[in-house]
Amino acid sequence: MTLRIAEIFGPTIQGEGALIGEPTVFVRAGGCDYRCSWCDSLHAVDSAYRDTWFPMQPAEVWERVDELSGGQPLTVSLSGGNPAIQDFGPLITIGKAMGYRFACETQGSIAKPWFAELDTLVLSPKPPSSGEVVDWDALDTCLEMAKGAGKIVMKVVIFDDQDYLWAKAAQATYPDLPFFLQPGNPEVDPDTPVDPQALADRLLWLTEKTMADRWFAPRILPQLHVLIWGNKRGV
Ligand SMILES: C[S@@+](CC[C@H](N)C(=O)[O-])C[C@H]1O[C@@H](n2cnc3c(N)ncnc32)[C@H](O)[C@@H]1O
Ligand SMILES: Nc1nc2[nH]cc(C(=O)O)c2c(=O)[nH]1
Ligand code: SF4
Ligand SMILES: [Mg+2]
Repeated sequence: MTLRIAEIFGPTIQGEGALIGEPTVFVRAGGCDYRCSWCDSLHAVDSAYRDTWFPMQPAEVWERVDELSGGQPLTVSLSGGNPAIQDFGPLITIGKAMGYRFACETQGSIAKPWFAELDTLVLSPKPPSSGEVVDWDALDTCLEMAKGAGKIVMKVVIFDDQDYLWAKAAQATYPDLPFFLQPGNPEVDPDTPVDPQALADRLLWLTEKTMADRWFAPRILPQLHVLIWGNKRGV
C-alpha cells in the first residue's frame, strides 16, 4: 500500500513538546484534513504542492530512514500534514523490528489502529486562532485507539488570550495527559528570516501569563528548531 510522502529528513532534533531535544528522523506525510490559518507546513497541506509529494512503499520509506540514521535505531517522528489520513502501520512494523521507536504528531481528527503501536502519540488539537473547530468525539476516539501506545501527550499552540483560555479548558478535560504549551510562530514563510526577539517576546508573554495565573499543569516550551534554524524546511 502506497504512502504519500512530502519529505523525509534528518537526523535532526525534535524541536517541540515531550521529546524536545531528542535525535530523530522525520517522515512528513502529504495531505491534511485541516487548513490552519498559521500552519508552518503548508508544503505538506496545500494541494498546490501535491506534485512535490512522492508515492512511496513503506519499504522505500524505511530504506531512506535507515540511510539517514546510518542504521542506528532512533525515534522516527511521523508528522505532516495529517499522518493519520494514511496507513503507517506497515512502516512502524518494519522499523520496530529493527529497534527504532516511533512518535506521531496529529491534530486528533482521525483515529487509526496503528496509534496503539506508537511509543509516543502527540495530540495537538487546534485552538480558535487556527480557524478550525475541534471534533472532540474524534479526539476521544484517537485516545481510545491509542490504548497500548507507550505514552500519549497533548500539545497546544497559543497565539492569543482566547487560545490560552481554550487550552486551559482542554487541559481540565484531559487532566491525566501530560500537557505542553508552545507559543505560535506568526511568520511561517521559509524565505523570511524569523525575528528571534519576537519569538522570545511571545514565550515571555505566555510564560508570565501562565505563572501569574498560577496554572501549573502545563510545560511551556519554544520551538527549538525554529530558534536554531528559523523557518528553514527539512530540519
Ligand atoms: C505542522 S503540524 C503537523 C501534524 C498535525 N497536522 C498537527 O497539526 O498536529 C506539527 C505541529 O506544528 C504545530 N504548528 C503548526 N504551525 C505552527 C506555528 N505557526 N507556530 C507554532 N506551532 C505550529 C502544530 O500545531 C503541530 O503541533
Ligand atoms: N526539528 C523539528 N522538530 C519538529 N517538531 C515538530 C515538527 C513538525 O513540523 O511537525 C518539527 C520539524 O519540522 N522539525
Ligand atoms: S492540522 Fe497540522 S498540518 Fe494540518 S493545517 Fe493544521 S498545523 Fe498544518
Ligand atoms: Mg513544524
